[in-house]
Amino acid sequence: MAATSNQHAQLSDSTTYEEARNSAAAYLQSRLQAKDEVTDEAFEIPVVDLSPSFSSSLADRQAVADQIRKACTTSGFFYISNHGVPESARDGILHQAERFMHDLPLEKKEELHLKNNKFGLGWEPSEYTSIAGDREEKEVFNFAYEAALDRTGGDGLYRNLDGSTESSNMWPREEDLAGFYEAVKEYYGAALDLARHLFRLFALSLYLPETYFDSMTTHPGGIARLLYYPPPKNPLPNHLSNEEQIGLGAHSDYECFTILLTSTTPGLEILKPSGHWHIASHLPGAFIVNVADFLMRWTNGLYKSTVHRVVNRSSEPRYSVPFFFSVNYDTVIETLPMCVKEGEESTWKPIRAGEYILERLNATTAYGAGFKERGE
Ligand SMILES: O=C(O)CCC(=O)C(=O)O
Ligand SMILES: [Fe+2]
Repeated sequence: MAATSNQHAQLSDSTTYEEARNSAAAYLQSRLQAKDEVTDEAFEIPVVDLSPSFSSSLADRQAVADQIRKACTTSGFFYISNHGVPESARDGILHQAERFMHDLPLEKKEELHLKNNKFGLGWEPSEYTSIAGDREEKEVFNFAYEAALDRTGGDGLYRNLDGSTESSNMWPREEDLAGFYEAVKEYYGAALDLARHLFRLFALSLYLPETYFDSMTTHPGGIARLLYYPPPKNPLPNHLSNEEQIGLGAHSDYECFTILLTSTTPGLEILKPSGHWHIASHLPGAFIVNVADFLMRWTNGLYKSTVHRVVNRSSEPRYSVPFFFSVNYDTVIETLPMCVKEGEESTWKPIRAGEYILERLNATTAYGAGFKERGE
């Protein structure tokens, strides 16, 4: 049955932090090495129509899960259509991203600065964090799960990344940005429902009981970001590299999987097995979903947590809203026994979800010492 943290051996305090630091860096480097002898034949980002996944027939749901399995074992990315998140909620949050970036006065943003938050939540000005050492031209507003955003109401057990209980989100005041929280709530609630639905499909895709992950997502981690990538200051023709204006450096996502909403301006680039970049196109109405580190670790690498980055090569601004769906932060992520061959060991050690994410977030500040400690 579903594994929860209680069923696992205690981890020593440093196990997760060391794993997060060392294995993530090694993984990124191994992926980035050019491999020109490798072909990209199997690389595709399929569109998975989710309609049949809402059917009462298990066979229909399994058929969708099988498509997801194929995508996860090859590119690690897929689009989803007919996902049930209304257009009004999607347009609503993209509109709020635009308002936050352009209508909220700087002094109001400063009040929400993430240097005052232990978990990297709140506003980050351009170039403040860097995932891979680049100067990243992006402005961001980060927020995390809170029970008021969860249409189930949650189970009352949500804890921050470090296990603490005080409320950690920093919201703009209603009088400063009227309607902002309401629109976030409408989108987040729908995205969270979709994430829990998708997780059941992921379970089926691994031939696990459909409800395998349910008990791990009763108060789940779910950080989301509103991202703004300005157009390049010196736009270059498409065929030229424009790497001096990176929006977000090369990385894999930390959690189970990511549901990504974007405006029409492209910018997401996905690393192919050969080491070349695939520019993901915008598909109206669809989300992009990608496998992240926890699912890779659970499956001992069968599911690919594929490296990606963002470069805005257009003359238009780009907005996006990634939703990083995690399990309850106290869950220990330990490779599923069926994904390890007889007599072999998993590539990855067990880690505690919240600690792993916190360490990876901390590594994105200049000194890798945590947002709050960095100060200014
Ligand atoms: O903005 C995007 O399209 C992708 C963002 C992303 O990869 C991330 O925030 O991890
Ligand atoms: Fe990402």
